[in-house]
Amino acid sequence: MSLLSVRNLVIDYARTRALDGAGLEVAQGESVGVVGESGSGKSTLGSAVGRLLPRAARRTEGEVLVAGEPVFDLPAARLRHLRRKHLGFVFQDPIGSLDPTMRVGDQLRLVLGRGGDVRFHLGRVRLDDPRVLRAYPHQLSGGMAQRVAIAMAMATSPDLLVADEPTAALDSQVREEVSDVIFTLAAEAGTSILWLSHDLPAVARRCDRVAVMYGGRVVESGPAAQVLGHPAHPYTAALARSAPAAAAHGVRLEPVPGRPPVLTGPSPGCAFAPRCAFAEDRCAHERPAPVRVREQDVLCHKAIELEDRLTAPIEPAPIEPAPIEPAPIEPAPIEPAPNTTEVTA
Ligand SMILES: Nc1ncnc2c1ncn2[C@@H]1O[C@H](COP(=O)(O)OP(=O)(O)OP(=O)(O)O)[C@@H](O)[C@H]1O
Ligand code: NI
Repeated sequence: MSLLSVRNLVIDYARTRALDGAGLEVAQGESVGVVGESGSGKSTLGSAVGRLLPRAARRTEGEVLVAGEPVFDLPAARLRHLRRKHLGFVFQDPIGSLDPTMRVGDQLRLVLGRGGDVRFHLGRVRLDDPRVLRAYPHQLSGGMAQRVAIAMAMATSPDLLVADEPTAALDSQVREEVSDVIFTLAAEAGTSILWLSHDLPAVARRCDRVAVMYGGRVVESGPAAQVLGHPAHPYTAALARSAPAAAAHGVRLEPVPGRPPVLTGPSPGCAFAPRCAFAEDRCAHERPAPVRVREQDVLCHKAIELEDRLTAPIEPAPIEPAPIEPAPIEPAPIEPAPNTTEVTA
């Protein structure tokens, strides 16, 4: 049985459909990277795991099971228990996720309860300076604050840690150290990780499996090396192709010309169709059903047909003879598109 099971999850904000039938399975002890452009629904999915969605959000369809427990249908007490003992969360803004009015040591003690060894837990996140205990969150660097947040999230050795871009706000050097801390602690505790990220190379290095989101659905999932090395969905292929350069410059991913959709209701077909080099008529009108390609689960009408044609980097090569002049390559925009503002980190 999966530790986490997300089934056909539909989440609506007032006018936006953030998840449009998302599905995902995470096994005990496994690390799963969730990737996709801004607005694809990663944070909404991550928050839904603990039913930590903003007030405006509504679960319209589907369910989330954590160790078999239906998160959206649990009585308050059971939900609290699940959050406290079985789930951990780490977010992008570490200082904001700590209580600004309380010393770090006191916050840790509150989480650990009586008998909890505060120094031990700080040591595990490689914070050995006792001054940290007396500090207020705003006196810490981003990297230190994130380590404190990790110590708190991992204190109970949860079954699942949801990490929503935990290193995105940190310097690149600190980023690796903080990622190391998370993955090492999780491996020791047998904790599964759901790692929401824009950083494809990092996900490829660290995660067992990858789930690629587009338009509020998981359009491809499978073993990391398979998904990123031999993508089965045209969107994954485009994303994988664009990743190294984009990630290196800290640019938000913009793999193919055009914008990701902002849905107001169910997508009538494949949400990627307008940007897809391989789209045909039905892609715009029929929602693709999941198909299995090699070790991947894919939502694409053309996945079987494209099986041997998609590689990373892809060549959506024209069948006609090569033109004399090289085709213009659309430059990736340096500025983020206007709809990339963080609504939730
Ligand atoms: N509190 C909110 N109120 C209204 N709409 C929201 C809210 N949070 C997210 N949305 C919308 O839901 C969709 C999914 O957003 P979400 O934050 O889950 O995506 P994301 O993949 O995490 O993006 P990013 O990479 O920018 O963090 C987007 O269209 C977003 O604008
Ligand atoms: Ni997000």
